[in-house]
Amino acid sequence: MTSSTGTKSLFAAIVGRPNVGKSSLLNALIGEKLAIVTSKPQTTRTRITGVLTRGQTQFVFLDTPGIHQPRTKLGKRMVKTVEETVDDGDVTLMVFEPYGELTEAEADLVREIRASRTPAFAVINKTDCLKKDADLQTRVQFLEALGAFQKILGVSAAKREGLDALLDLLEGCAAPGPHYFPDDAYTDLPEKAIVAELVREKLLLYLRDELPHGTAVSVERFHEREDGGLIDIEVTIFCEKKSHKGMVIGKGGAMLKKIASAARADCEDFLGQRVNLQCWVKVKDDWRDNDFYLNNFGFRQ
Ligand SMILES: Nc1nc2c(ncn2[C@@H]2O[C@H](COP(=O)(O)OP(=O)(O)OP(=O)(O)O)[C@@H](O)[C@H]2O)c(=O)[nH]1
Repeated sequence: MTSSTGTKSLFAAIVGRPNVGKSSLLNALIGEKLAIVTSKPQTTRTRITGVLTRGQTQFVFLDTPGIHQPRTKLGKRMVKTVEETVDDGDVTLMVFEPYGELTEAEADLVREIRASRTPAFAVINKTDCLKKDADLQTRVQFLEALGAFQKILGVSAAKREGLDALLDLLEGCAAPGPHYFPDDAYTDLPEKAIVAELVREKLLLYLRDELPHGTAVSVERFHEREDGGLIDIEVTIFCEKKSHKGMVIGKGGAMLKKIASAARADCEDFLGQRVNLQCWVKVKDDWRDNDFYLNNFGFRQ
């Protein structure tokens, strides 16, 4: 904890339905590839903390899984994580698409925000996709009518537009107090957890349909060689069915090789060192509905 006079800090929970761009917004705000981003909904499974220190103010962002109607125990834990994160934050940022009706899960969350004492802002993301400028105002009016948000603003996480205005707004809510992380930190996640997420991102990118949602990644070994030149990492990819294991490995091991080599490149970028990455695939039947495995993989109860 850094304590000095004049410092301020703020915890902001980023919530919203799957695929609205919460992780993209977090990455754009802190300027690092921290939360994995894919075009598939429900990419983020746990809460991810991103840290940004700007001048005297430290912003701590809590990214969350997309809110949805859960079908598995994993899904239920994901939704619970969102509710807890809203309670933990000083401010809630609820992210919306620029068009479309609210989903049932979104409407429920808006109701919770309205009832909670935590101030909330609505962030309309993907403004680069607006068909005409006036559509932003229409969306602002639609969200204003919900009566839950103190302020509504548009951003494009992809084009990094509107972010300074969002940070200025948040700065106004920051309370005098110490910084909770070193000023050059950008996350509280351990390196191993980020490596596991980078591998999972590749599963989401290369495997089709529902299959990647039934996978979990666990880093079994993370060892930096003494000469400092290389990090040996061993990762196990767990799938729910034997047939899925075959698909992850692919013909002659081709798919696993593609996943591992793309993940290795990202790990090297992130760790700033050469990486020797070994990936293994194992089957754990229906782990998403098994409390023992969920605890083992580190999903919050
Ligand atoms: N055009 C456009 N696309 C965006 C923007 N922000 C995010 N996206 C895309 O939207 C998709 C979802 O982005 P994510 O950041 O993974 O969304 P998320 O809300 O974290 O998703 P979950 O983890 O499923 O809850 C990706 O394909 C992004 O590239 C934006 O500002 N503009």
